[in-house]
Amino acid sequence: MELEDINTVAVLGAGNMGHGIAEVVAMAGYDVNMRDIKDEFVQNGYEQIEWSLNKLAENDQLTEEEADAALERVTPLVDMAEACGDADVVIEAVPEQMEIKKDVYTELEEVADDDAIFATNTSSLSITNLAEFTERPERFCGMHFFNPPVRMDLVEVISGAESSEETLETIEALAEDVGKTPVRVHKDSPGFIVNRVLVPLMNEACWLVHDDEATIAEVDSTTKYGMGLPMGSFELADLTGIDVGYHVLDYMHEVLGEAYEPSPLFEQKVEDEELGKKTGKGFYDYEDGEGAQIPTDEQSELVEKRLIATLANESAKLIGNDVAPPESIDEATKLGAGFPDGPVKMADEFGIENVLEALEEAYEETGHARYEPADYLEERTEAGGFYEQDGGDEATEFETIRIEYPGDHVGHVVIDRPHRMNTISDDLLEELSEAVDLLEDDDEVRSILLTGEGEQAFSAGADVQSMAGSGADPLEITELSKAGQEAFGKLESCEMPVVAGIDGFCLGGGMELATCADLRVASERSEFGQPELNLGLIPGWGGTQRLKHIVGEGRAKEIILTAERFDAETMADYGFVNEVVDNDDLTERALELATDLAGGPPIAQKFAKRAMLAGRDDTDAGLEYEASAFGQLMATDDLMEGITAFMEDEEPEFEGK
Ligand SMILES: C/C=C/C(=O)SCCNC(=O)CCNC(=O)[C@H](O)C(C)(C)COP(=O)(O)OP(=O)(O)OC[C@H]1O[C@@H](n2cnc3c(N)ncnc32)[C@H](O)[C@@H]1OP(=O)(O)O
Repeated sequence: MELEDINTVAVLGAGNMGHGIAEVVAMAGYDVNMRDIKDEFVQNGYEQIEWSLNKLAENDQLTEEEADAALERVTPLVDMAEACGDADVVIEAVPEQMEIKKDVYTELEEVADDDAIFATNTSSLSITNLAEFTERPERFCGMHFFNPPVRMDLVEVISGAESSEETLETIEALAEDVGKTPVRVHKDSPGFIVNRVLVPLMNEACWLVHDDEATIAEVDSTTKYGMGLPMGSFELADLTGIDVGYHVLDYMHEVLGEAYEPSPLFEQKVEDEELGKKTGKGFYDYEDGEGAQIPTDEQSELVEKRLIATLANESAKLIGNDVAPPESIDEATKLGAGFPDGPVKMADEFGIENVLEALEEAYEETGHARYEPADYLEERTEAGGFYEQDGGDEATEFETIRIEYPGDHVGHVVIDRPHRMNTISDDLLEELSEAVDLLEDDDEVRSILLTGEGEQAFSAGADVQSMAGSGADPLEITELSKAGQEAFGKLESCEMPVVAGIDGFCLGGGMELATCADLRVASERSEFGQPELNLGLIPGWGGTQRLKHIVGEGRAKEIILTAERFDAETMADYGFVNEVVDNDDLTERALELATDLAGGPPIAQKFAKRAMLAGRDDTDAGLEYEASAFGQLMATDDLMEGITAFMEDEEPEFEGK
């Protein structure tokens, strides 16, 4: 079966994951039969979908018509034959118990079409074992969505022992068609990718505290502010449910052995039924205490070393056993767990030899199997890292941005941290600065287009988490401010025209960055603001100086001192946004503008920009520059070309000479 053959998708289970998956699939235009065992369960799921679609419409992520149409495509059902009889794909999301799943598949086999594909959303059970409950193991695979499906981009597509390539490709195509990013898990291995990395991380955090090597505060301070993960290891366990993590770990322990022995602290929490946020208490107390209050300044080198070693060792086992290659592990973990960098990349940055040393040291000290280095880790240590280290003379590789060349002399810089609202880290500042140099040196590029990946944000500003992680050292933060001022200044004084295409949030440092473009086009749904004062800060990447040149001092003060959010139309009235366009037209219009500017006379553009910048605070200097530039332009071929084309009523072709 191919993607084109899929019209109806049945989702079994209307719980949290089931109704979320049904919503996502219906939004993509498929007819969805959502089935559960009781009418009240399916009705409840249906109401949740309705609520969520309304929220998306309220936030302009869907039109009301699209939301209504998606809801209409969902049919809540209890009868298995009615739900699955004509389904091309059945996605099972029933409770994670083998017996329940076995009954469901037995009943399903009796009514489903012979050609239908079955996909399970299990996060912890074996795909191969589940496939055995059906008569179609080749048309069976894992399709693991993340919670909540409507927001999380990742879908792990897992091969069971007998899944056919055609089945896997069709399910990957379906995942893509419903707007998700599929990552292939080549072998059915406990925890697949994301849980396989995260659950041992939580377990290691528990071991460190149990063995009195660190406190919960130290572990979480290190995880969140030292390693820059989206939350502390204990905070994460509390949020996902300690029992859920424990259940996956227990299964890994059973299948993969002693390296996955749960820490007594982990076990104790489950026994005490202190399961995290959902029970009001876990590693933190959410009812009588203040919840997860994580200090920024209790980072520990030992904790960092052990946690990175754990992530690296798990990654090595996945790669070495052909479950997934490094790129897939990194991509899945970034999309599914919001890691700023994947664990393989983190290990390489930490130094794979340091990872090996940390594991060997801990193994010698404790003798515990979890520290036994994976063979593949040892192998790669000899090669110098997980990723190929050849360096060579390949094109510059960026991590936080990417450069595209859409043609017509446009260099398109995309801020590529959608999982973190395209927030700006110090790495991003460095890469942006490098990208501007690269594009300026490239004779083929004559204008720059700057956008943010995804529809949520151009950029939500500085990554406040990593900023807090610098231990609030005033000197370090001053350096960060200067680094941002310089990187953005480079864009501002860049010799070619720069267009910012703004879609979504454009806040704080994101707005300071957009301020440095020459022209700004924004989608209707975009929101702007300098919210720094709400954080007890001030704009630190040029905002107190540059914004006033665009909107005037009065408006700049209003924007900065109120710290409010402003819609795109208001920012157009204030003169910040040059053009507001329909949400769907943003990319095309921004590129069109960048292309038009790329067709302009490069030398005159450069001189015009320089003159305007030179005259900002000193009109006389600006006028002086203008006069001299005006004179120099007389000797350019571009001037001849411009005048000739004008006289002959043709389009000029400027060459920048
Ligand atoms: C020198 C420069 C200084 C600065 O730039 S200071 C920073 C200025 N920027 C801000 O203050 C914006 C802070 N962010 C927000 O106000 C909100 O967020 C938004 C309005 C952008 C979006 O709100 P919503 O749609 O409700 O989403 P959500 O759950 O708040 O955010 C989604 C995820 O994005 C992370 N995030 C957003 N902005 C930042 C940021 N600036 N630094 C670090 N993380 C950020 C959140 O924490 C969360 O993450 P999770 O999903 O893991 O909970």
